[in-house]
Amino acid sequence: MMDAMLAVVKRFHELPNADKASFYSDDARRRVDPREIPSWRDQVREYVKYMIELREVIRELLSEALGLRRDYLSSMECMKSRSLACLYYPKCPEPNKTLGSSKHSDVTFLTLFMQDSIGGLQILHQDQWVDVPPVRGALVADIGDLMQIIRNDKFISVEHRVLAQSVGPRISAFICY
Ligand SMILES: O=C(O)CCC(=O)C(=O)O
Ligand SMILES: [Fe+2]
Repeated sequence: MMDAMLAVVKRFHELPNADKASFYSDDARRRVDPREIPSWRDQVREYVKYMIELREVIRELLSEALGLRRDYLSSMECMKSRSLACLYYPKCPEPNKTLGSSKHSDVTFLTLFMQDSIGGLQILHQDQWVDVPPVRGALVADIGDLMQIIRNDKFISVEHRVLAQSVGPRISAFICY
């Protein structure tokens, strides 16, 4: 399922510009509904279905980790809304002069990432950049700023970045709650 999802993301980004033009916008708030892209529908529906199941499990685990009732985070409607990002990083001729994505933390409760086999995702841990190596079939769960704020720093939102690379393209997709 994850390989199929990454494959549709790659295929979409590699369509001729004319085929993608109707999805472009200067408005950063513009969202594309996956139903607008017929070739995506099945894979995206399947992927989102699993990500929602996983959200339920993670929400319970995080509630328990906080010493609270299992349904605590769901009852406060934490992680209710979601958005999906499907990214394509072209290969870079001079990777040491730039970054794929600069240092940031996510303004979310939780982000569930998947990346292809190219790698490049890093997290900042004790002032050191640490690789998050791609593991086929594995997702990365990242606590975001909102979760850190509502739990008074019991969970910490992790700063991360993506290196630019001379191999590529690199494909990643993530769902944010
Ligand atoms: O592409 C990735 O693996 C991560 C991208 C990212 O962290 C972001 O866009 O917030
Ligand atoms: Fe991020």
